[in-house]
Amino acid sequence: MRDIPGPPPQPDSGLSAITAAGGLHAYQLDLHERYGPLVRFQLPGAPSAVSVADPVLLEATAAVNKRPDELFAFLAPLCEAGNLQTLPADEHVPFRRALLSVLAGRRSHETHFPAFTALATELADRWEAMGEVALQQDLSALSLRMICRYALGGDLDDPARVVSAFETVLTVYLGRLHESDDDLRRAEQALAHLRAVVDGVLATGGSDLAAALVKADLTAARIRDTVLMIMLAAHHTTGVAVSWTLHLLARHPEAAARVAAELDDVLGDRAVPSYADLKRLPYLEMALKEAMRLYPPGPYGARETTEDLTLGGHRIPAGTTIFYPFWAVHLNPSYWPDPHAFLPDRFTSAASAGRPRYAYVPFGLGPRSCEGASLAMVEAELVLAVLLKRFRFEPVAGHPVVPVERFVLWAEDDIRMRVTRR
Ligand code: HEM
Repeated sequence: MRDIPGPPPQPDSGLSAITAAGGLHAYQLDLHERYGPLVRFQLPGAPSAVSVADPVLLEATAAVNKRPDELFAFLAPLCEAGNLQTLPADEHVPFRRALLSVLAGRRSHETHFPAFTALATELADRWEAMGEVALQQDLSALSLRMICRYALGGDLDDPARVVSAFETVLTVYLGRLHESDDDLRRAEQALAHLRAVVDGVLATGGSDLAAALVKADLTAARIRDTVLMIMLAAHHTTGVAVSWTLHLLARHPEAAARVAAELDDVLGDRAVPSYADLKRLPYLEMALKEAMRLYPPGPYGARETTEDLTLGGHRIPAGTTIFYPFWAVHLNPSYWPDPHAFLPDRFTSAASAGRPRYAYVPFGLGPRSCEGASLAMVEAELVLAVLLKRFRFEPVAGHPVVPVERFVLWAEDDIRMRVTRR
């Protein structure tokens, strides 16, 4: 490890260097610019870490099937049957297979499409009456409603209570915002409510996802944990992906005009797309992909080597944390000329030919990559199509949009837009 380039170790585990750089992303960009594509560095919570920003080197790590326990310990309170993010490989493989059998299935996407469309239309109706909107807040809530519908089935007694209980659990447990024992008790009650709802769904076989998990023979507690983890993994990510796309389109009128023209061409007078229409909206899809390149909702990943690995001619011992700076990978100028420019045409087949597979990793890579990737694309494209068919978006003047790394890549004080019918 000592032969790998990197900054000299600091007594505070590298914390002050990250703060001084202005956050982990800025620190990663600087490290890779100074020391190259493979960097040894100090990551709080990891005794020994390297960061990999080159797609060819990433490929050499793609088979590693373990996440470091300590870095993901913050998710443990959501799980009764072991932290799902850090399951050992032998338990994870069948678990992933069960998830993919539903989440990646075209039939399942098509079945839920009408319900997703109704929820997106409901939001568009509300926005039309408002005029000025906060994208992240409303689009994350929409994604949460969609994933509740998907993971829990359609007939919840009180969906609003589920959404609010989930938000309480997130802020208090994951945001660590409990200022008092009362807060903590409230979060525990909310979590108990969510677990009871999932049990109710399981008892009536109320969702495809729950049925697939039962079929895979997982324990009741593991199934409950999984449904909750899916709800967590699915909603802020998809909500911010749509928000950043709208943000970028509003600042690039020619690209927005091309999306609008494509929607008019494919949908004609219809306000919403059918499932089959999504395939006929390639420019919309490229705009979404380009937005996730510039603002990847999940900007980082991590693995832990379980045996020695050779990377770029260096020996990486077992037990090393491999840090994935997905965001910095997306800005690597060797593969993305003029990396900060918003250019959806980077994703035409001609422009993509010859680019290494892992130059673009918004959903991660390998056996721990996102199982919800294809569902997320369907949801995000649908929501964008509904909103961009109906509205023109203009940034609210005097409202800066500042990206912050807070579990997902978020805009600090949301993204405010004026929406008008086009
Ligand atoms: C635009 C939306 C989304 C983005 C950008 C995103 C991104 C990611 C990323 C970067 C990871 C970590 C991958 C790695 O470590 O290599 C991940 C993991 C995961 N995501 Fe997503 N995700 C999105 C939506 C979803 C949705 C809709 C679902 C489920 C319905 C989902 C379920 C999961 C799960 C279960 C994991 C853990 C994977 C595992 O450990 O096996 N995600 N996601």
